[in-house]
Amino acid sequence: MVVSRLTGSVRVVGAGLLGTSVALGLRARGVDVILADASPTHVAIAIDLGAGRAPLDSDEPVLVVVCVPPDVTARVVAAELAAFPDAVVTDVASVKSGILDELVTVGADVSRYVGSHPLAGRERGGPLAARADLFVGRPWVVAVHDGIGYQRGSVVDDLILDLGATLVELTAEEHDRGVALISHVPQVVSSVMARRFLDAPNAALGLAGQGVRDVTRIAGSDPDLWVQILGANAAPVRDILLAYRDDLDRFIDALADPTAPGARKRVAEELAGGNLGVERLPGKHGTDKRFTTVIVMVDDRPGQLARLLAEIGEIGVNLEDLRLEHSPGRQVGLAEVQVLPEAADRLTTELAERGWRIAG
Ligand SMILES: NC(=O)c1ccc[n+]([C@@H]2O[C@H](COP(=O)([O-])OP(=O)(O)OC[C@H]3O[C@@H](n4cnc5c(N)ncnc54)[C@H](O)[C@@H]3O)[C@@H](O)[C@H]2O)c1
Ligand SMILES: O=C(O)C(=O)C[C@]1(C(=O)O)C=C[C@@H](O)C=C1
Repeated sequence: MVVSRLTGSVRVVGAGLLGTSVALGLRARGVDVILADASPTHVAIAIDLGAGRAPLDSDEPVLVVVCVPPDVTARVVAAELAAFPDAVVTDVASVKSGILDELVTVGADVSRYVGSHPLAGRERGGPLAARADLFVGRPWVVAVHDGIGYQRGSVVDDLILDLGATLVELTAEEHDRGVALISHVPQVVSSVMARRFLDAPNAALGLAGQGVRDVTRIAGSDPDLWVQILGANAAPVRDILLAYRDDLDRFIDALADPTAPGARKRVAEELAGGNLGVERLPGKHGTDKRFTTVIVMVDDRPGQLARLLAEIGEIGVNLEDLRLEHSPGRQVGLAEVQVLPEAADRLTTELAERGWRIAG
């Protein structure tokens, strides 16, 4: 059994995507996990998945992790602080300032509360979407505040490190401004873009490749959750959207007469600005990019992908990640296989020798 930093039981309230993922990750380290949820079905599914056990009257958790929708988070945190007077309580809600303010207003014991937020998730909710490795390598913000000391709060650091995430300390305000830019506005832009597809001809949609899928994956997110997130972080999100409107206006102006003197330069400058921006994202074209991508063409026939994965195993190369690009009606899919840079050349050569077509 893998050793954990955490000692003692951890109670997870909210056995949806986030809660069940936290619970599965902790169970993999041998931690005793107690599961609670307003939905008995979600608790039952999470228990069936091996994410933990039902609560007992004798439970004395060292840590409570509240993983419920943002609009009920403060209320649930306050109830957990009251029910477990020796436990530290954290939550994982996507917006932080309002929750701390609400807890202070209702007089909750914030000397045992520190909010947090893993920057990891999926567009689907519920326990069945959970993954034990959801947080591995992802940033996890601890929203530090003056009401709790470092030693008391260190059990939350242990949780984050046990789940393989990277701890980042920010104030609640710094966090909320940051996620407006890197999470909340991208959600709005993705939704607005995908909305354009509603009245598009099928023939146009059939041309969809990976670019549009990258930009619109999160358009499939849960509107109930995002109404709450955007409402709770409205001011910073709005500021960025106003700047974004100016960006779009410059593009629109430049394209009004694309052959006019200077118009091409203006369009090129806008695009070059995007090149520079994306290079600033850690792990994207930057110096800490960890894996090399080998793109393999896979015939759209039963068993081909399984054969590819089996042969990569036979070659003895570890598959770090896999992404599939496949459009309905096409005869070939592209498997983007991520491997350690030092293994990429050998994998490419040996796959080609075995008859696979390498697309990049
Ligand atoms: N979805 C993401 O990608 C993501 C990523 C990071 C953080 N978060 C945050 O995590 C939290 C949970 O999101 P999720 O995606 O896991 O949602 P989810 O819908 O998958 O799970 C929420 C769970 O909370 C339960 N619940 C609702 N009200 C409750 C209450 N009053 N008491 C007890 N249980 C209650 C629901 O039954 C459900 O099982 C949210 O605050 C969200 O902002 C989400
Ligand atoms: O990758 C996704 O599907 C997500 O929705 C993850 C994402 C994000 O924007 O990074 C979304 C909201 C959460 O608060 C944290 C993570």
